[in-house]
Amino acid sequence: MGGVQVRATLLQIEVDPAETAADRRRRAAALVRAQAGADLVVLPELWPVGAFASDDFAAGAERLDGGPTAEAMSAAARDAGVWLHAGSVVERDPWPDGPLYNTSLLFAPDGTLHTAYRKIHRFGFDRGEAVLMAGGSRIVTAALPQGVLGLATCYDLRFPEQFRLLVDAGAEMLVIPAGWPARRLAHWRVLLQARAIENQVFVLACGTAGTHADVPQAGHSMVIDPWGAVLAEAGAAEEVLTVELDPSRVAATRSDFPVLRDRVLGAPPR
Ligand SMILES: NC(=O)CCC(=O)C(=O)O
Repeated sequence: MGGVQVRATLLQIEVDPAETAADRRRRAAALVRAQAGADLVVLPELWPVGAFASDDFAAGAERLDGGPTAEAMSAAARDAGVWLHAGSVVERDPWPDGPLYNTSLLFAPDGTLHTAYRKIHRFGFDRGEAVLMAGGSRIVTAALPQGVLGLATCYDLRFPEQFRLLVDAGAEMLVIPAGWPARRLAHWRVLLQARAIENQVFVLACGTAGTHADVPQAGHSMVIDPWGAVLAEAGAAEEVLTVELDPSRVAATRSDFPVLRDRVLGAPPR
């Protein structure tokens, strides 16, 4: 039996070093405003600077309270009247000389910052984000009227234990902004489907298009249902991907095929 439909739109924006962050912010804000009528709009990881543009992280760092991306996305969410997962920004906290974090921002339809999530797993091994940023330590969910979101970012995708904790915290839709490289597109697709299947959740994963810091981006933003079926998938170029999803599919899938009930290792007490 079908329930209320949720309209979700992923904005797979191109990150091009020839465009300034200010211009890209204006363009992203206009794209968000054009989505009035959607329930949830999602942007990718670190789209103001570029997820691999680590030389620009310090100069592009922002505060969550009054920073240029937070201000622009708050206004755009309010004008469109949508829940906006604004992807992530380079956050510096405390301002002006604290550590950097890769922080995702979720705005409510009235423009207030509802939830922030600091990426837990930092990518780069001994370089880039892994050495320039501090990691978050909190599992973050957000209860929306349309369902409970579980927040994770890009490289987190490779750590399934984080997603189990999100499911234990009630997540029904995983929202994963990313700046995933084209050369590992095959991993992206398999890992996203695996996270959806093993946790019986919707996955909404929004990547970037274009090439920055000499790293061609995969694009291929995806929306996957709790059975692992791909509901929508973008190509490699900039694209607006809209899908209608039925949140009641989470409970229905878990009841029809109750694998989560059979967990033995690390399962919460029943
Ligand atoms: N921005 C990232 O976290 C990139 C992750 C990545 O390239 C990978 O896991 O592969």
